Amino acid sequence: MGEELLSVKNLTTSFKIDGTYYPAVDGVSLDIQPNEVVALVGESGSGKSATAFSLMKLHRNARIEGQVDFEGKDLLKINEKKMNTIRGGEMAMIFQDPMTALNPLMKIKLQIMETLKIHKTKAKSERESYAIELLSRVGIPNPERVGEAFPHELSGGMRQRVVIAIAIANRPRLLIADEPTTALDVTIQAQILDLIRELQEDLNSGVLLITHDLGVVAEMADRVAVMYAGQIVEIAPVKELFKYPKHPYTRSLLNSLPHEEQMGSRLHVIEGVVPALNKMDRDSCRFAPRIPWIPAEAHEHNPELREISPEHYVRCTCYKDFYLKSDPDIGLQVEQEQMENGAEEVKE
Ligand SMILES: Nc1ncnc2c1ncn2[C@@H]1O[C@H](COP(=O)(O)OP(=O)(O)OP(=O)(O)O)[C@@H](O)[C@H]1O
Repeated sequence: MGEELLSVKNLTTSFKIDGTYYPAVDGVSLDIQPNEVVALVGESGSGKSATAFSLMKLHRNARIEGQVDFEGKDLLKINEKKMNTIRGGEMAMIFQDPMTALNPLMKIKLQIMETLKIHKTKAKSERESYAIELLSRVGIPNPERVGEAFPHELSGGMRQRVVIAIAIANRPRLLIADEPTTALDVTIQAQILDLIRELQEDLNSGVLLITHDLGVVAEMADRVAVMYAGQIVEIAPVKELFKYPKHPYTRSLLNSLPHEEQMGSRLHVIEGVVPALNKMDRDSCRFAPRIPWIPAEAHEHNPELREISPEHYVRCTCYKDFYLKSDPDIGLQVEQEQMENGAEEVKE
């Protein structure tokens, strides 16, 4: 691998519940290279946003441990003053809901000029024209007029473009996009994703793209990290992951996508939910309770991420025994084998 832009090691972010800290991000290690888009995927509650917020040091009441090396600095060791210069500068974030990221009482143009001022990116005399240029760059028609507007006067898609303009204003080396298109219509989604990709290539920056949408991942990512119950359970280059998914969770997620050949049949549903932080068995395979048809012996104790082919890492050996319950042929075959094995045991 080349020179890392971001290198996260054993990141553990814990929240207090009834007086005890429980990790929501549990030993996450992840690298991002310049010009690379890494997608972080997983269901709601798997710890994606908690990871992003930890990288940006935006949590108020969390205990954060591990190492977050960004361009040679461990962000977990630097003070808040220094972090303020990095946040919104070399490292920027696009949030899920543009309305919460914007100041409702401030004109758009002034909000962009403010970030240019804080990070000393442009001289005072240049800030206004550069703010308008940025609005035009993110595809906002009539940028002078939009610059004079307040956030509530714009559509959701336009607001997200403004948020992106603010995020790229200081030419960040790393962009963290947390579900950047969830709040938008499908047609606008594609435009916003194209825009992020275009700007990322232009700035040669790394992107951590958080999403639960595997269609977006296929479109955008170079590598994919699949997260479940606070841990990365599989990480691989995007083509490899879609072609040879291994972890039962990854395979279940991929199988819940509509395929042409499944037209008319029911989609696979992953039964159950991600366990609550204080109700989780942390010593075994965390996905085991959701695939009860796989024998307990198939799971490892304290499974670790293991490289199974170049750049492809999987946690827990249970992937070797896993079959999708919705795959009746394999299911029947395995059931048959289990019955035969059971019958032999009885015979002995
Ligand atoms: N501030 C907090 N205090 C306590 N628990 C929290 C806090 N933030 C997140 N959690 C818990 O941490 C776990 C991970 O949440 P997180 O929001 O990171 O998941 P996510 O994968 O980003 O989900 P979503 O897609 O819904 O945003 C969940 O169990 C959540 O309830």
